Amino acid sequence: MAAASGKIVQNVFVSQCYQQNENTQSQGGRDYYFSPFPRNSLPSPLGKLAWAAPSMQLQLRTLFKPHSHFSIQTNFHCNASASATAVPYLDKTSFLKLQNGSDIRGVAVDGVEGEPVNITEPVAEAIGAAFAAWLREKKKADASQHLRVSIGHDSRISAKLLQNAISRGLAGAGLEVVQYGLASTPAMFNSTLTKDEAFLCPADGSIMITASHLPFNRNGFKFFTNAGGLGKADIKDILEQAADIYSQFTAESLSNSERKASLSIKEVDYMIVYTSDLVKVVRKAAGNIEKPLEGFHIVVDAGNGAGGFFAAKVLEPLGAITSGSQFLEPDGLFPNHIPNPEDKTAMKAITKAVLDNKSDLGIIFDTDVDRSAAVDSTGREFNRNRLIALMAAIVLEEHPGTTIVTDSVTSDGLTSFIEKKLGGRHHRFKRGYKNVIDEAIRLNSISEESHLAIETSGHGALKENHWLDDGAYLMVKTLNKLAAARASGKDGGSKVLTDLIDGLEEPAVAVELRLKINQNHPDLKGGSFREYGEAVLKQLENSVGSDPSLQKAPVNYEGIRVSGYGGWFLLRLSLHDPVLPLNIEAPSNDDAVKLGLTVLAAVKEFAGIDTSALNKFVGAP
Ligand SMILES: O=P(O)(O)OC[C@H]1O[C@H](O)[C@H](O)[C@@H](O)[C@@H]1O
Repeated sequence: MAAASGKIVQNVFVSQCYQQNENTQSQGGRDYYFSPFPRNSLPSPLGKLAWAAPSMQLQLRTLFKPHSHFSIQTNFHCNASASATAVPYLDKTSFLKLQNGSDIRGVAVDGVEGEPVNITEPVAEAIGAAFAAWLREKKKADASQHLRVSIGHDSRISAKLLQNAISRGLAGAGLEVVQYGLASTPAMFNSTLTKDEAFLCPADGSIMITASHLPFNRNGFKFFTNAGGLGKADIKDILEQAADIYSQFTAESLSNSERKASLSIKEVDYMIVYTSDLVKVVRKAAGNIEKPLEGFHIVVDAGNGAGGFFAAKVLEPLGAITSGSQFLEPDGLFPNHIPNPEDKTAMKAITKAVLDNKSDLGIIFDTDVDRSAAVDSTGREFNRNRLIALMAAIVLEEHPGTTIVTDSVTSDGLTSFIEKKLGGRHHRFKRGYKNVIDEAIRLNSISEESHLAIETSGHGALKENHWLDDGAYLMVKTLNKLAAARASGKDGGSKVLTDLIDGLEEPAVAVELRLKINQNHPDLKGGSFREYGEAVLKQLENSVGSDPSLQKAPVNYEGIRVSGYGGWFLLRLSLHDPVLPLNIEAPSNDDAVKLGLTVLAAVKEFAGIDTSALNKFVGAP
């Protein structure tokens, strides 16, 4: 990559939220009203010290109705700053509550009833400083050694404030900070691998500011080194350190960090590097043709997240026509649909775009582009089991016999497709993208070859791509197939992809019902929802054991998976929430109801479980 194309700006001032001198700003045809008021001008009865930094709070009032799944009021405060006049007391437990598996997630925008802000600017700054300490330890770097961290964000309205706050924490700890602005999660990991000083790469560590598909008021952080994404234990460690750092914040230290940060923060347009790498992969697969997708019409739906780049920076340089693409402009209020390929409305939107535009293929991403799905020219979706089948077919052509690791809610039809039709092995593991990726890495380490770890959620990671779950890279693999077919004279548009999943058996009925555990119910007797959920699962296991028409799955890594009535069900504990998700697949509605009734019989003895969704499904009162 030519050095000239790298945009590096030094000395970025990091205390402002957007443009503080403007009172209104028009974006995408709607108006936002910014009512800045200094954070240090209000009294602070609860906080232990006054916030002295001269930055602004941003109040955002919107004139349009955001997407209906968000139950919101009309006034939001960009970031954290409901309590921005002070740094309120926060104990270690409050920090640890921000852990969500291997990510940090919380509320960053005020204004949604019952959801107080818990990722404030000082919290983000403390997390930045804690990551700096963690990284020094990990890289065994002493204070004199130069470490560099890249930071990017998705389209959320709190992104810039959090980017600046976390940058202050890192820079205050003496690290070099490189801000990428709008970026994708996979690009951030990539920046730890790229070797190009013109773009200040490689980064020793990287941070993506995102809360994936969650509502607009949430935000969070994902962390990477060149060894991949940080795991649960690392996140806990960082949050514990952040709590200690936070407890030592003083007005003086916060304003010092702001001054120090303004000296050491740089900006780079790294997405140039990331997207040109994707373009190169497709060109190579087609035999080094400059425009291997010439004549293909491919529409992209970025759901107003960070994935809009894919149309102009990947597809168009490859020669594809992208007219009819939608929701490419970043808009952190996600007014059109949830940016989530698991969401039915989102899939309907991209399917409609494909059919309306008579295009060859549709591609849809989640907010931070680590997940994706596609739609063929007839409107058939490649998501969930079908996306896994498609990727398995592609990977097994390249690596015959390899093991495909998936999450636990995959179908029986997928297993027989992978094993009987494709000649691979299906290793159905647990839910959670990090779980499937780590399991694939573990299998390789014990000499079982695996090249693909993929979830029904649309997270998919390939060994050839450093085990990074990259929605854009998954789509590049499908583009390779289109381009290679065209290069070899076959011209059937997306049929080349549809044909790859020919023979995949699909159930007539497939449902997921999420049974909530009421954590405050007396039946929990003060115990945790996890213990309660485990007791429910045990009860179900016992009842299944005494029913001859049901068979427990011989190998199963989470929850209770049972076959019967020509189908199956899986009841398990959610990875994060006080919820027991129930997946049922069956050849008919009657069979699905029979499976549902089995679960209901066991679960209804537990008064702390909300079975209303299941009652409705089986037609019980
Ligand atoms: O266990 P659940 O509530 O279904 O959530 C499980 C999902 O949680 C997050 O969204 C992770 O990113 C996914 O990898 C995972 O599959």
